[in-house]
Amino acid sequence: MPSISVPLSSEIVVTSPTVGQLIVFTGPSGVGKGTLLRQLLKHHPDIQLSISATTRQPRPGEEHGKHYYFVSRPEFKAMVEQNQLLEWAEFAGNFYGTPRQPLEAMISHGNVVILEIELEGARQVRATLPEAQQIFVLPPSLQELEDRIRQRGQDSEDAIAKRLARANVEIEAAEEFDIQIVNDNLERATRELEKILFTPRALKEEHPPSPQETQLPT
Ligand SMILES: Nc1ncnc2c1ncn2[C@@H]1O[C@H](COP(=O)(O)OP(=O)(O)OP(=O)(O)O)[C@@H](O)[C@H]1O
Ligand SMILES: Nc1nc2c(ncn2[C@@H]2O[C@H](COP(=O)(O)O)[C@@H](O)[C@H]2O)c(=O)[nH]1
Repeated sequence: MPSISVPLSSEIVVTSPTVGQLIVFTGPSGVGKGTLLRQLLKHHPDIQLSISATTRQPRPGEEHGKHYYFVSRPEFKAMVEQNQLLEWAEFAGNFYGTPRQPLEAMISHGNVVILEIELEGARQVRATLPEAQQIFVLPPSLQELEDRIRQRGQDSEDAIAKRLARANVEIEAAEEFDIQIVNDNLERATRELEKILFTPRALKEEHPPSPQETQLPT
């Protein structure tokens, strides 16, 4: 386990996550998963993000090997057939998957690793690695989710429609996850995420979040 220095929250002082080395971070497209993780990594650069393979086209600014491994459909199919992916799923018309080997290497080196993946992949990881901690990020409302996807300005109308349709299904599954975070205010939600990762599990169970914190959006 790496030594990771003190988090933002003034109430909690610990030196490393105590809840396991693999963290699955899920939630509907546009809810702010990537944004939250970028905030988290500013304070905890030792935490590793798994780099997924995808058949989606790169967005402006996205780099092969940094944001994703951008592969063709035949290449993705070969990865699946060769059992190179820990999990994979089709999402909004493209395929996404977690390369197994780099993940295993990061974990064997004692790193804390986060998978930012959609619902079906998260379910696959839960089945194969039930010890992984599973976190679901909720939007404050469906309207805010749509506003965020549109404001990001990266997706076609067709892609937005597919992502929003899928969001309804994903949000209904939020309670399958160990923990739900509402990404309302970015700073507050980042602090909450940090607290979850750096608080001993027993303490969380003694002090579950209030119903208001976990309320599903309408
Ligand atoms: N708390 C917040 N308040 C307002 N806007 C936010 C907040 N968090 C993220 N955003 C904005 O919402 C948009 C979507 O965020 P982001 O790309 O991080 O979502 P995502 O969940 O990673 O999406 P995807 O799953 O499609 O990759 C971005 O424009 C981001 O700046
Ligand atoms: N099952 C998996 N889902 C993944 C993986 N990498 C990313 N994702 C999820 O896909 C959607 C869309 O991502 P985008 O970058 O096209 O907006 C989003 O929910 C990601 O979390 C993966 O390896 N496996």
